[in-house]
Amino acid sequence: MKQPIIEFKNVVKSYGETQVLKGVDLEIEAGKFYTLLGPSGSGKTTILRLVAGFSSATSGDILFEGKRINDVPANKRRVNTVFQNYALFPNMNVFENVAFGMNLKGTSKAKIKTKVTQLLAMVRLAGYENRNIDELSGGQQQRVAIARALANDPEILLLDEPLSALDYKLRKEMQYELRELQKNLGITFIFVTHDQEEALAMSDWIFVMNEGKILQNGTPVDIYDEPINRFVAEFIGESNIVNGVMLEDYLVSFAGSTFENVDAGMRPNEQVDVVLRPEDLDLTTPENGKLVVTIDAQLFRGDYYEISAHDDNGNEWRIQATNSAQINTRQGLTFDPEDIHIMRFNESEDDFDARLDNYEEVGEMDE
Ligand SMILES: Nc1ncnc2c1ncn2[C@@H]1O[C@H](COP(=O)(O)OP(=O)(O)OP(=O)(O)O)[C@@H](O)[C@H]1O
Repeated sequence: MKQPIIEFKNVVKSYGETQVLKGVDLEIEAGKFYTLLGPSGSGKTTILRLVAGFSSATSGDILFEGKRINDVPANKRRVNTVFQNYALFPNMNVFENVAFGMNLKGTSKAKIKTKVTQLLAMVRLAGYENRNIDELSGGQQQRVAIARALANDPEILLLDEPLSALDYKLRKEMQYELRELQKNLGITFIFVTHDQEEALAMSDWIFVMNEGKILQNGTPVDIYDEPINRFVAEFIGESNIVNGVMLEDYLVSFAGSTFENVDAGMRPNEQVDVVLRPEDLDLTTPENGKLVVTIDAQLFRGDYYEISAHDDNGNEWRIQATNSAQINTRQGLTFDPEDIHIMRFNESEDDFDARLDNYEEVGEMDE
């Protein structure tokens, strides 16, 4: 890996007795789109504030390109923030808002004009220079806030739930726009959200947080396909999670039957959580199914049927099926060995990564 642009080493942040960050380690590479994803209160904003220099770590090191910046003040960091409420100046027009920082620094009038014009074009607001802030839609205000944050050429743009005030359609549009903007600018974005769909859609890399800790980090596909534990599996998309036992390598038992799978390296008869994603399940005849379930309910979702069912061991199953099923009928459930995801209890991220590496090597040898 290249020298990270930002590194946290065992960073703790406490308010009084309460630790809101409990020893966070993270590495951010330049030029990528990172997302901090987690429920309210998990510490996402606290991390952004530490990167920006708005608050200081209780212990641990924060590095910028390898140099410790714990004591570097916010205005000396090449970082800028877009806040949830945009924090625009209501008494200034669009041009003045974007020009604000450059005016403070005493940049020449001609340079400011060129820069503001360029930035407004970039966020698709050319021609809006003289508009008042209260004459703009939420999405347009958001774009002004982004243009203003980019005005002093930050190397890192921090975005704290910047889309949460927008309606669904505008939010989707802005997701595309932000992603494009990041690619075109080539600077590092650190984006905060509690919306897993948004995180999966936009990010190169996601940090999943809960209670002041990073539980897992990886690409959206890694995190979706191989959640490290029950919390991540439930937080990222819908999952079926049932109790199971790894009988031996590549053999797991759950819901009263035994199945071949692709996981190895656990203790014989180790208790585990088994995750099966609804979209990896399908229905067939009871004779052809790996498990037999009884259909409880069904919703038509446009491109699939969302079906609730239960098996004879009392496990509930959520299935995204291509065909509809009759309520109260018995149906077979099918899935592939590689769609069975095994989660150990309290596994550390390092052990989890080692196990996946091992599995990938075994997979390669088999081919
Ligand atoms: N100045 C403060 N004094 C005391 N506690 C604080 C302070 N700032 C934040 N906290 C606490 O730190 C924890 C983490 O807060 P943080 O804002 O980082 O969470 P978050 O994941 O960004 O949540 P949200 O999505 O709600 O913004 C919360 O429990 C919060 O109450």
